[in-house]
Amino acid sequence: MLALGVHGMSVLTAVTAQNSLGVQGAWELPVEAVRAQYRSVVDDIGVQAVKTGMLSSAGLVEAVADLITGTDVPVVVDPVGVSKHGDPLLAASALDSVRTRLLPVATVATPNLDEVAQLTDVRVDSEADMRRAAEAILAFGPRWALIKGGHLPGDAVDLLSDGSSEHWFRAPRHDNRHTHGTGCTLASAIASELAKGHAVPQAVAAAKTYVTGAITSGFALGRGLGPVNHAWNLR
Ligand SMILES: Nc1ncnc2c1ncn2[C@@H]1O[C@H](COP(=O)(O)OP(=O)(O)O)[C@@H](O)[C@H]1O
Ligand SMILES: Cc1ncc(COP(=O)(O)OP(=O)(O)O)c(N)n1
Repeated sequence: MLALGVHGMSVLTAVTAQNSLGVQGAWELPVEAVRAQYRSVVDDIGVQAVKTGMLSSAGLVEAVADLITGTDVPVVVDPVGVSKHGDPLLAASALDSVRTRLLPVATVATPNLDEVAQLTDVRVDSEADMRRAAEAILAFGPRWALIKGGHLPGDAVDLLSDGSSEHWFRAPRHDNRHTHGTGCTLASAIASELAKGHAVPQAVAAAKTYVTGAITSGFALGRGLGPVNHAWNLR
C-alpha cells in the first residue's frame, strides 16, 4: 500500500506462524478485539477503502461483515481459503457465511481458482471456464468478480466481470517460485487504487501491473517459496 502511495492500516483477525515453507500455526483473535481495532482506525483516522483477508472462522467472517455492511467506501473481499502451501486459513464451516454475508457487501471479490472451487460448483481448467466462475461468484452479490488465473498453466490471466462487461488482464507467467503473497498483494493493490478514487477496471489494471512487477523481482528468502518484492517500483 505504501509502495502505491497510500497509508495502510490493519485490523488483525488472526496471528499466524508462517514462513517460506508453510503455515506452522494459526490463532484467531477474539471478535471483540477485531471490532475494537476496526473502530479505532475508522472512527478517528477514517478510510477510503477496505480490504479483507484471512478471516479463519464463521464468527470472524460475520463480525467483519457486520462492521463493513453499509460502509460508503469500496470493499475488496479476498476470500482467503488456503495458503500457497495448502494450509487451511478458513474453516469449512465458514464458507456459507462468506457466501451469504461477506460477498454481498463486496465491491470486488478476488477468488483464486481453489477459492472458486470452495465457494461454487465451478471447476476452472481453462480460460473459458473463468467466465462461468465469474457468473457463479457474482450470483452471491459482489458488484465485480476478479477471477485470478494464477494457478492455470500458461500466461497469468485474470478475468474481471460485473456481469455486463468483462476485462481480461494478461501477463507473461514469470518462472519465479518466490510467489508467497501474490493474492494478498493484488487485493491490497486494488484497494489502494480504489482509495485513490480510480474506477474498478482501472484499479485492477494498475494492481495487475504492480503485482506482476513484484512477482518478477520476488526474492529467495528462506528455504521454500520466498516473498514477492513489494518495493520493486521504489528502487
Ligand atoms: N508465476 C506468475 N507470473 C506472473 N503472474 C502470476 C504468477 N502467479 C500468479 N500470478 C498473478 O498473481 C496474481 C495472484 O494470483 P494467484 O497466485 O492465483 O492468487 P493467490 O495467491 O490468491 O493464489 C494474479 O494476478 C495472477 O495472475
Ligand atoms: C495471514 C495470511 N493471509 C493470507 C494468506 C494467503 O495469501 P495469498 O497471497 O493468497 O497466497 P500465499 O501465496 O500467501 O499462500 C496467507 N498465507 N497468510
